[in-house]
Amino acid sequence: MTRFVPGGTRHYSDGVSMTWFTLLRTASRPAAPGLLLAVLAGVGAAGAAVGLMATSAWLISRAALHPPVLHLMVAIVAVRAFGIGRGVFRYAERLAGHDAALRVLGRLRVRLFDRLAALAPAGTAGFRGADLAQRLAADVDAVLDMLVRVVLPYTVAAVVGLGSVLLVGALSPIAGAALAFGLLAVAVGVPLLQSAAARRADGRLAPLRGDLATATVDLLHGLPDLIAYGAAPAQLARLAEADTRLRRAEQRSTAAAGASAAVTALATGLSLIAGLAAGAVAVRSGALDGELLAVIVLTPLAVYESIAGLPVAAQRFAAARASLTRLAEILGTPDPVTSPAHPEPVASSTPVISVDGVSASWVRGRTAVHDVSFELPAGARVALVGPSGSGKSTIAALLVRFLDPTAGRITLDGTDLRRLDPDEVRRVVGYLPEDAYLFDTTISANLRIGRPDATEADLRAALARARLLDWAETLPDGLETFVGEHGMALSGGQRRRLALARALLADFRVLILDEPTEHLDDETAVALTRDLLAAAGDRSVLLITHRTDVAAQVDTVIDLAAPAAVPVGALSHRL
Ligand SMILES: Nc1ncnc2c1ncn2[C@@H]1O[C@H](COP(=O)(O)OP(=O)(O)OP(=O)(O)O)[C@@H](O)[C@H]1O
Repeated sequence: MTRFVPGGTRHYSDGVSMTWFTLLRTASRPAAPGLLLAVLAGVGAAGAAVGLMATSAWLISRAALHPPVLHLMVAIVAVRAFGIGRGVFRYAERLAGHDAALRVLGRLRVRLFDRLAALAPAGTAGFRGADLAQRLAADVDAVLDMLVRVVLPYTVAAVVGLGSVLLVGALSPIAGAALAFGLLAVAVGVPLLQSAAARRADGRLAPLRGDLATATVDLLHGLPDLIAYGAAPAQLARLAEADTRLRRAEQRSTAAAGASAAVTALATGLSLIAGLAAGAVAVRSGALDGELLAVIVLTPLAVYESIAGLPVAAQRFAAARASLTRLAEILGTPDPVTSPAHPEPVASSTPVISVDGVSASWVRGRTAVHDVSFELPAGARVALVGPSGSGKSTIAALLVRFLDPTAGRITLDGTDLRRLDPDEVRRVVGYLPEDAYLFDTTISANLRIGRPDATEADLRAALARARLLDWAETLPDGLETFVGEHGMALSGGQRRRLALARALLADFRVLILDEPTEHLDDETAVALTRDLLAAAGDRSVLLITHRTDVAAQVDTVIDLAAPAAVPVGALSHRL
């Protein structure tokens, strides 16, 4: 599916299975000029460091022979230029590299959130909440690691390494070969050895962090129940086990990094000794000018310094690749509902909704509703009743296109929902779920999610219709009172009514209310339903409820358990 990404001009093909590499490539493409600039600056910085070492080595050797100072002027100026250039280039590399990578990171975050918005709730059923948060918060930073700490140093090292081997090789082919061997050992051999030792550990760090986050959130959220049932020690043990697994993986990864640092130092030393021996033999045989011996011996030092971070980069690569794979899983999750390429327009008047022989499942192979048919005429009040688990909320999800039917069809004024844009459907059909989310902010801010441009009078009117205004006015801060995390500062009934007021404010033409009177006493429940149905005016209302006193107030009752339900105006019901 092609989706526009706010803040960028790229179009991505999300919803299609992808690898970490495809993800990195598509995400980095817009920042390619900045990354290229960073590579050039990096080559400049490392090249200046090598040039500084080579020229100063020659300058020291040459100066020891006391030549006229004029003969040294070019080298002296070159040493200064390389010295200053190294710092300037290094600064430019850091600036350009981080700027480009942070832009990629910002775009990727937006892309991931965009994807999650398209997937939720049916498409995210396969992910665990805390693990998903870990992917969005920590794994996404892997793109920065991958670009700044892996791709950039490796590219710079390849260019500078090749240049240095050619320079030293031109002076002494054997010394050049020794340098090439040492560089290959450090840049390729050591990372290979390291990945053989810690590949599993590095790749498992991100998933293990996800496990730990999930266990921690489970413990925090379920603490009162765990304590009440005496199950807290078992959950703590699960947390400790997740922590131990993560610590072991980190230890293995760190041990491999230490070993590879030692092997790097060894390979560097051996290659330097080989270069020194080759140079000394060449000077002795007269094939090499004596003052160039220092160049052969000291230049590789600067080269090795510039590639010293590669084993660590290789280690980061394994961890970053695992994190990017986890992000690719989110982006590659197929859409739970398909958006047509050319959606048909949705009328803004109250539509007739027909549910015709609909079956659906959240998880493949597990039917949630089977062969359900009914009609919701324009302006009708219909109650959907049935035992717990019979599929009432699933039907609501189908009506707002969180999910598509596996059989049958749902139409809006005769048009199949699948030919309409899901967002457009949700502009007309509103769903107030049983567990509507309240944000940790004020009453008014929670209400304005329903209609951002609502006036104070609109907010009060909506609260009054939900029978909450009298209570809100007794609060010292009125509508600016904070409701707490998940609305914890409110009672269960107040939470329901605030969510209801928000849905009323949004002014949907069709309102699906999932147990709106839950947590209310009988009298208030009946009164609220009466007010609600009156306030709905010419809009349609589908009331999901298990209360007979509430269901008695509507025109038609659709009972998902009893085919003999009262079908006033209903097409049919087969289950
Ligand atoms: N998000 C989901 N992911 C996976 N399965 C789901 C999801 N929501 C519902 N189901 C499954 O679909 C079936 C129908 O559930 P649904 O919530 O529609 O029933 P319900 O009649 O609304 O129940 P209740 O009255 O208890 O709210 C159940 O078997 C349930 O496990």
